[in-house]
Amino acid sequence: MVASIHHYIEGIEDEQTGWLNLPIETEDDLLNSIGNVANEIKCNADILVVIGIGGSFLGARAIQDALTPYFGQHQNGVEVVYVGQNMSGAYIQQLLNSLKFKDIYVNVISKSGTTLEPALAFRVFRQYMEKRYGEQAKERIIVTTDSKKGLLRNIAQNSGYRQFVIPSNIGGRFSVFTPVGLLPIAAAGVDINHLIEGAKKAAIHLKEEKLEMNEAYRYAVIRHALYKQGYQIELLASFEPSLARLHEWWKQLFGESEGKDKKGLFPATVNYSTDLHAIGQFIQEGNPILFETFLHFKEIIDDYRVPFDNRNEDQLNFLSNLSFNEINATSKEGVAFAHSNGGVPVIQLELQRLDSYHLGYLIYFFMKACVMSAYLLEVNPFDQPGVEAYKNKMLELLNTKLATEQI
Ligand SMILES: O=P(O)(O)OC[C@H]1O[C@](O)(CO)[C@@H](O)[C@@H]1O
Repeated sequence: MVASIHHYIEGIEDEQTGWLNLPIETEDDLLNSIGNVANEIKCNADILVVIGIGGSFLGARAIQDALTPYFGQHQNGVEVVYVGQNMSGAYIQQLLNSLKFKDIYVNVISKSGTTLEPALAFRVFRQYMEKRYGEQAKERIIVTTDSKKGLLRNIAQNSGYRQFVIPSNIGGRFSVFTPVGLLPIAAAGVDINHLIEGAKKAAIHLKEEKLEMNEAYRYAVIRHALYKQGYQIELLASFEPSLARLHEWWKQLFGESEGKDKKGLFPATVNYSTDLHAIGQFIQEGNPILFETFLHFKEIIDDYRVPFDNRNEDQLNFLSNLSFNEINATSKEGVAFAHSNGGVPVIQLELQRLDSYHLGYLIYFFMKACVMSAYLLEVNPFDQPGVEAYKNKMLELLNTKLATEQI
């Protein structure tokens, strides 16, 4: 089964599989031109405002959060803020307020060019930029959209905005290695060359047909077997808070790719140890509907040693030879043991270091695994008909509301 799906995936000259060889085929010219625009932004702006939703923002946000400092910004980057992922008037108003004394660039990202949330945000920011920068506004607005069609593409061409393209054969949730993800994270200070190097390594490794040699397929097969045994939820669990947004990206990838025809594992996520003190009880002893996938990076760039304290009033001196990361890693072992002993199946994904190379590898790994997993379920990984249902209903309601108000 896996072998025949493998040949199918590798062989389809499909409109949706452009991402498969993208890291291998990405040319230095593209990376350089993204790097040049990112440098221009760093020189001329305090903040890059990124407009996009779903696959047009989650990957960039995930990588930015994972690889830039918890506090303050990366020494090689500008502050990157996001808008167009919700319809909160408070969010957009407060963001505009916060920009008053800052110089900004805008990167609007939408494959279709018609998604309501980013389209509305771009309407606001386009006017804002024109008011603030006049003729210069068009130098500060960068559009990332489909290479062949769409409203946003027309707007960019009519107004003379610079454009980066999303290849037509790459869907939103598979687009993080295109300029969709690369421009925002390059501006944030992330090394995009290493990210693509990692993804390229994965693209080569994970071309292997044999299950024993292909970690992505093994992960897909194991989660599929658990689904077949009746498990309904996969809980992705990490031990570094900076990975919370990566979880969001993973949720969209698996949720939109697999959740159709009344099938699919529900993708949920937890961040440990925080969530052990909130949802840990349920996981250990509640309704046995879930299994866990632990995501662990062995090396985290910064660490802090527990200080020795002569008073030892808190009785923690027994830990004073350890660092926080060492304690965190031990807690991972403890949780994995306790949960699997309690009957919760645990899959472990382990990577050497939390850096752009390994993150590139991991993201590609998840994409390849997801496609194998969806085909094992016999669903099409590349469409999302259910999302269209919500969009259509919302537009219908908005039109009815306006018509009623006009009477
Ligand atoms: O890039 P676009 O076309 O604005 O789409 C944004 C997101 O909206 C969806 O189409 C539906 O949620 C996602 O698949 C996509 O990532």
